Amino acid sequence: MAKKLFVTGTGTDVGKTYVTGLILKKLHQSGETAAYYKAAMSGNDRGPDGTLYPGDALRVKELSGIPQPVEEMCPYVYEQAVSPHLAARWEGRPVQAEVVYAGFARLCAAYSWVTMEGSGGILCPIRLEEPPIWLPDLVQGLGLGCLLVAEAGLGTINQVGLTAAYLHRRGIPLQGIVLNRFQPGNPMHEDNRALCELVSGARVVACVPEGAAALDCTVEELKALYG
Ligand SMILES: Nc1ncnc2c1ncn2[C@@H]1O[C@H](COP(=O)(O)OP(=O)(O)OP(=O)(O)O)[C@@H](O)[C@H]1O
Ligand SMILES: C[C@H](N)[C@H](N)CCCCCC(=O)O
Ligand SMILES: [Mg+2]
Repeated sequence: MAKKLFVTGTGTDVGKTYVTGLILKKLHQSGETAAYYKAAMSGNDRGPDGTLYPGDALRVKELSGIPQPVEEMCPYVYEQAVSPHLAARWEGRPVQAEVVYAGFARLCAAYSWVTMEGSGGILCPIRLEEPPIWLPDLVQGLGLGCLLVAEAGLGTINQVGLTAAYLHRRGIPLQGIVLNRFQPGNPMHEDNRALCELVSGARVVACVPEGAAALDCTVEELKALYG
């Protein structure tokens, strides 16, 4: 039975992909079979022949060294750098929940540790046409708990507190927090660490400096986040 985790963020560009890459690197280096998944990826580049490349999936592979084929990593890849619901509408390829669930189930049958990254923050629209799908619907449908990635700097207390409150309202377990772009010794970043724990009730499991090649926690601490 695979262990599963959803990686959300306080918003887009906070470092979900970067942190997920480092998580999978630690799992992979400890000899575990680890897989990456993202339901809907918008904002991707085309190659000279028109092929659309799934940017986050390629980045996770590069950061972690996992051998998982990129074709398994994301059922819906869009070019436009807008919310997935809008990219899907513009590109004429609406997300179907059953396709997302089937891709995830295949990974759970083949790997021991399956990590799914969100798009944007937790309140992200995936499809607004009938039947509408919001990201937390998929997280709940898959029965996942989540790890929250946040920036270490100014503004994070409010963002972490609001995200934690929303997750609580939706009944989605918050298993831990990772502070990204953390500056060790910066008194505000150190204080934010304590305040994020206070406003969320969850533990900060790792603090990731700019350019970090590894997480400052053990693989056992990471495994404890999965359910
Ligand atoms: N700790 C870090 N050190 C160096 N670069 C980082 C770090 N964290 C994030 N980045 C870079 O910042 C950019 C945004 O990060 P990332 O792609 O991980 O965000 P995201 O939350 O996954 O965004 P999205 O919502 O698009 O999935 C990327 O270019 C990434 O490589
Ligand atoms: C294109 C971008 N990098 C992300 N992949 C999608 C972010 C969706 C954010 C939606 C929102 O909260 O406004
Ligand atoms: Mg990402």
